[in-house]
Amino acid sequence: MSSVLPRYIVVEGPIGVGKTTVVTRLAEQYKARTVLEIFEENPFLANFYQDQERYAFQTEMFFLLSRYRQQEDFAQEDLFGRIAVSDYLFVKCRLFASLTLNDHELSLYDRMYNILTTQVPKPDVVIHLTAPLDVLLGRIKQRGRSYEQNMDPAYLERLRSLYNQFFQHYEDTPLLEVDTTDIDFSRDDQALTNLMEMAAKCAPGTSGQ
Ligand SMILES: Nc1ncnc2c1ncn2[C@@H]1O[C@H](COP(=O)(O)OP(=O)(O)O)[C@@H](O)[C@H]1O
Ligand SMILES: Nc1nc2c(ncn2[C@H]2C[C@H](O)[C@@H](COP(=O)(O)O)O2)c(=O)[nH]1
Repeated sequence: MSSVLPRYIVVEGPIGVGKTTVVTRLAEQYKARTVLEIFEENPFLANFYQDQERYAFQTEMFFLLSRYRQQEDFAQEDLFGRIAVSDYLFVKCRLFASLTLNDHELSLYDRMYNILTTQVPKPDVVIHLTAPLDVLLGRIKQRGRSYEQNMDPAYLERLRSLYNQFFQHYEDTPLLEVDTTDIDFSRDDQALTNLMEMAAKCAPGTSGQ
């Protein structure tokens, strides 16, 4: 590939759309380092899916602080080395919080979020992956994490439309929107190469490799 590659790429989108798959495959193909969210460490997540009202605040605070910590470490690494690819934008924390917290919890949460968000590195380009609800539900089922199997489709649909609305008004970085319904990045090498080329075109001015 001859075009100039972005140095820091973030892949975002709703649960099950294929973020981690794309990030892992890009990392293999371009020898990139990854910044992958560590949701397994969140001790509240399984309970959250059982009783959202009771466990939402702990769940969101845990995600917020652990992502902040991870971003802090990432910012201290050498950004001029390998390409970096991440499966989340920091604002993901706030999107979920707006969906799951009540007004009192959200106003307390925001006091912390507004302090932390200023310190987070900005990507060269964001890839927003999309898919219809039935495709997301199918992929979540196929992935087979036990605590996600009874996820309320209405919750996933609210999250999906929140991401769509958010990216409609997003101007912080160049943005590439990709409908993944009929593209399987886990198998299709050419689709992955095309994705990187489109990302590179979206993010002019980043240094070459
Ligand atoms: N484009 C795709 N087409 C078909 N299946 C996919 C696609 N992307 C991911 N998958 C599968 O869907 C499931 C969810 O993918 P994953 O990358 O874990 O999503 P996310 O990180 O967005 O939650 C996995 O089982 C994965 O193998
Ligand atoms: N309530 C929240 N749940 C979150 C958040 N970030 C991730 N998650 C959940 C959703 C999935 O069950 C799992 C992994 O997320 P993927 O999008 O990578 O599938 O963790 C959050 O901030 N709040």
